Amino acid sequence: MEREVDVIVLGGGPVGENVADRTRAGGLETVIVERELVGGECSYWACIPSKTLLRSAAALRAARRVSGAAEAITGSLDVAAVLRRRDYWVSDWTDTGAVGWLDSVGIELERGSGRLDGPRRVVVERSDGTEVTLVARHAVVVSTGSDPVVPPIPGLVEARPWTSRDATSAKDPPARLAIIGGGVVATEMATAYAGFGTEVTLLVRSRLLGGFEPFAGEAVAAGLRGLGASVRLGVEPTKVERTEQGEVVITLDDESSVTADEVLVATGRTPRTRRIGLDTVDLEPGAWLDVDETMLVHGATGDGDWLYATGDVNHRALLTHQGKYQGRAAGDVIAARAKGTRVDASPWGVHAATADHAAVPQVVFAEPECVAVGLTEAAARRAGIEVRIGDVAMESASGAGILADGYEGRARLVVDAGRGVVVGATFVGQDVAELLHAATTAIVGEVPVDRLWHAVPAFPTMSEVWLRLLEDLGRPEAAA
Ligand SMILES: Cc1cc2nc3c(=O)[nH]c(=O)nc-3n(C[C@H](O)[C@H](O)[C@H](O)COP(=O)(O)OP(=O)(O)OC[C@H]3O[C@@H](n4cnc5c(N)ncnc54)[C@H](O)[C@@H]3O)c2cc1C
Ligand SMILES: NC(=O)c1ccc[n+]([C@@H]2O[C@H](COP(=O)([O-])OP(=O)(O)OC[C@H]3O[C@@H](n4cnc5c(N)ncnc54)[C@H](O)[C@@H]3O)[C@@H](O)[C@H]2O)c1
Repeated sequence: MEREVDVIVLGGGPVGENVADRTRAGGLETVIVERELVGGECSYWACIPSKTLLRSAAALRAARRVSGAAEAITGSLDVAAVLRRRDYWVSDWTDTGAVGWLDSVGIELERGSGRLDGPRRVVVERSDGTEVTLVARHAVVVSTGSDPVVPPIPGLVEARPWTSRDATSAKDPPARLAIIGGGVVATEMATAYAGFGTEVTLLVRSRLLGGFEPFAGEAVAAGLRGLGASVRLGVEPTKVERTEQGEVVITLDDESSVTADEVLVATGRTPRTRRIGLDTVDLEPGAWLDVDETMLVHGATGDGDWLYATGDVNHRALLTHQGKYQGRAAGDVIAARAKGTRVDASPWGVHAATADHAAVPQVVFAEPECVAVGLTEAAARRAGIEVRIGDVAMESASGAGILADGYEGRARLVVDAGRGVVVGATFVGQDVAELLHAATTAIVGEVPVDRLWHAVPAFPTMSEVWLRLLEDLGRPEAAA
């Protein structure tokens, strides 16, 4: 069977859903092809379950840090209740709600595995074994996401390691968990499982949270140790073995070994592009999809602008919110190109995902929270920017001390001295996540640092750290 539609979105994760929402809002008949659950990795095995697994212990720690509330705590974390709350938030791994939303806005769902079959053509193998070929009048958008990388460490695959899916969907925390990697998944899952009382060992080849300011990783190493986790920096596994007793033994390059009940591999992602027919349009199977600012894939065969890639699969920023932002730009540009209306792909134009380069916000929900947007000091210097740094302790804001007794944290602003604007910000400490958006707004809006002195943070909130940062940078002189 073969049928024509306006737009085919391959992959119904959070990003594919957003693309489809914009193309159908633009009046285009849109079909999402999804082989598992509408909502994708984020909803069922990534963002949502990981954050719900983290939240209860974080709330308990927060209460313990406030004298008066701490005395009221008489019990410990109810792990079974945490897992039940996680199950609720992932809808017990069913997508009835998400499918209901597709129906309500008029997006069609084709349930099955899709692959390209030449320009504009997608073959869908349905779960019942039948096949349908969809032909796109205007566009095909690949939003198939990414899979975890399992590095070629001898014995690792045979030892049946956990990946992020196992860690976020576990029914019963293991007594001992070793984690290979020092990035976002590793630090968040170490925080979650240490909170459950699991004996966590983190095996990190360099430092924690490599893409962040160095003080972020240092704070998380200290925070995790404070939760009882062992953080081993500068080690690499050389061999992994699952014993007959079911334990996992990980041998390290310093000849020591770690024994655990499970080992979680958290060493980055690989694109889900191996079996989606990229070879039929002259692209390389298994590669990240290289796109322009409107998410149009470079180098695909076929007439006209027809192949787009959004979300993890284009490797611009492996984050749900950033992929959804790309999805809005791509969906709108597809509709504009279909109708022949004006396309604005200039920097910060409605159809360009400019923020992917300038202002990608990220919140790491570890102990403590680490949040950042834009450039680190080192990245700004590498980019040739003349840098001024504002650096203060979070507790310099009275709001921090009121939030938690003995509050400790740190904040940094990276300023482009030439342009007089903020190009990067990092905050580390309890409950700093909500501070981030002000920094994102300052960067995207290119608000002059001198003008920020007129953005008065309320007393006594944590936002007063902005004032402390400005004071550290120095009060401006009156204009001549
Ligand atoms: C443990 C963990 C925690 C995370 N936490 C956060 C967080 O807190 N905040 C954040 O912003 N990001 C977080 N991320 C990253 C986030 O999950 C991803 O950036 C996001 O899921 C990407 O969305 P996507 O739609 O591109 O891909 P996905 O969510 O992976 O969705 C892709 C969809 O495509 C479908 N698909 C693939 N191939 C085919 C095919 N051939 N045919 C049909 N369907 C197909 C898949 O079944 C899937 O539903 C986390 C990641 C992990 C691993
Ligand atoms: N809160 C959030 O925003 C959030 C949470 C989780 C994941 N994510 C996203 O998901 C993506 C995947 O996360 P991740 O933690 O898997 O990747 P990552 O890139 O953040 O970290 C990978 C880590 O693995 C290490 N590593 C890589 N290869 C290795 C090897 N062979 N041996 C030992 N260590 C090795 C790296 O040094 C690094 O510490 C990230 O891009 C992240 O942005 C976001």
